[in-house]
Amino acid sequence: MSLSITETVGLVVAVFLLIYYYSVSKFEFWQKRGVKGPKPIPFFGNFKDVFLGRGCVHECFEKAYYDYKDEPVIGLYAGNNPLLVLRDPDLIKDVLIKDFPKFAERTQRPYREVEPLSEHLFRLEAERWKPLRTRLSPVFTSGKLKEMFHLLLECSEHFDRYLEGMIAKGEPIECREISAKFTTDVIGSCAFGIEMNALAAEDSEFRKMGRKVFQTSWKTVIKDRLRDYPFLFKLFGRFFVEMDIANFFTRITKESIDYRIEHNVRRYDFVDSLVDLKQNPDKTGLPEIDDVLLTAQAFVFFAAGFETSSLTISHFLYELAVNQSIQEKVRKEIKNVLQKTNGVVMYDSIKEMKYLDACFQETLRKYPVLVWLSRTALVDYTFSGTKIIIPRGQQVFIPVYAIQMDPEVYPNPQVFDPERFLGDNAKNRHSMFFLPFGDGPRNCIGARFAKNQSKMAIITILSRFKVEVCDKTFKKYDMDKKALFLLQPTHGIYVKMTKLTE
Ligand code: HEM
Repeated sequence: MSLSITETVGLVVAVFLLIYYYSVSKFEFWQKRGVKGPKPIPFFGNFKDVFLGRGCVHECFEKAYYDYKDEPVIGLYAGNNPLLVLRDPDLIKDVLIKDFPKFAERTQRPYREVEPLSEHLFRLEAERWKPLRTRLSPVFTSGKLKEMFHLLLECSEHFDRYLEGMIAKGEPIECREISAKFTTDVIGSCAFGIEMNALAAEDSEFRKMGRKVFQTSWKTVIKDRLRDYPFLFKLFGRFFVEMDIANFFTRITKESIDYRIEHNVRRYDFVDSLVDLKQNPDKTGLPEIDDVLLTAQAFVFFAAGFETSSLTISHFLYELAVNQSIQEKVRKEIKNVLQKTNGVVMYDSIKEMKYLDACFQETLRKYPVLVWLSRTALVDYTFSGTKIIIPRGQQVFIPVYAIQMDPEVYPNPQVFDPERFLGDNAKNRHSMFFLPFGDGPRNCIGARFAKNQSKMAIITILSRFKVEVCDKTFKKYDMDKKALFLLQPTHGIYVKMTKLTE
């Protein structure tokens, strides 16, 4: 039976109207709850530029943040899906810390049948996250960091020699690549007990995989968008997943665990924690532990362990190249502290470098690697001091980049000024105005480790080399709009490095 033209047109119009009404069906959600926000448009909500590939999620949050300065929270719609942006620091604190059990999950759940490595700490639902986090937290206590410090020192010696070779070529240095090689080696040696040789080899397998994990493309954009629609993601997600990454990590993790068990090797590091989980599943409180779950943890520790720190080191080097007087001040502090230990960096030396710490914090203020944080309400929730009630399942977002670049919180936010983190300047600020590692029980598990490895890279470089801008240094930072929540530029971060003359 074929349809007449009139019937066909009628059907098309009916389908269009149906989709249209669906797309606007929840547009009164925030108004009914007394939450203000920008007017959404059919099909796109408030994220038209994101859907059309012209903007990124964090820009939408930022616009709402500045347009609704007097509101504690702002209601937005992604398509027809209502989501809430938190602005008031006290409410942010309630969500991240005080009422954490009611917000113990992020927004995207893992689907192992589509993405085998997605059941990791970052994505796991509260039930499996809690026992796993408890078992993996001891990997980076300060005692453990002290024990593994000699490994960090060893990597920094390799890094120093590698830099010397690079500098001898007389070409501009691409900070992202050199620091990613360093952090790949550090995480390999400290957490996995294996030499990844990213610095030694021209293109080690780990470095190749690392680069692939964070490469953005239209494929990754579509995958990220699909995740918001679990039904579609389960159907089509598999076409956008890089299976060679999953296969690589599955092989590496299995080999590492099997080797330790077979040879009875213990290094008290991350892989040992995985071995413990595998050998004592009944003690974990988890319903089931298998190799896929263990591999996912290895994957997130590797991925989060190298890229976030290498971006931070690169941003830090760029700011030091632009701000020569700050670079001199950091170098002077490094020299003064290391004088006491004959030039050798000790675990406690890093703690003594207060100005270096202020510069590190200012780097993460200006360049928070995760530009927003997310949580999902696990129960119906009333925000303290308001009449705003959100239902169970509501997604809430914390616009970290917008907060940390707000001139009312940080005057002249584009200026790199480490003094913001010294003395009373820092003490008098609300703690929720600085969230580069998140906060509360679900904050960054590797924060201490990240601080150590990033600072060690800077100490290694500044002790022997001068960093300056060059012709290839970017003039304007161009944020990669395809990245979902990571602050990464579309370009390299080039500087000139020369050997210091005593
Ligand atoms: C400068 C470097 C780093 C930055 C800026 C950073 C930032 C963050 C942020 C903002 C979060 C989310 C926190 C929240 O939602 O409250 C996070 C979570 C996480 N980070 Fe990091 N991170 C860094 C380095 C590392 C390292 C070195 C590791 C591991 C070796 C790591 C592993 C993780 C994991 C596993 C989570 C999920 C934690 C959970 O849900 O329990 N990160 N990180």
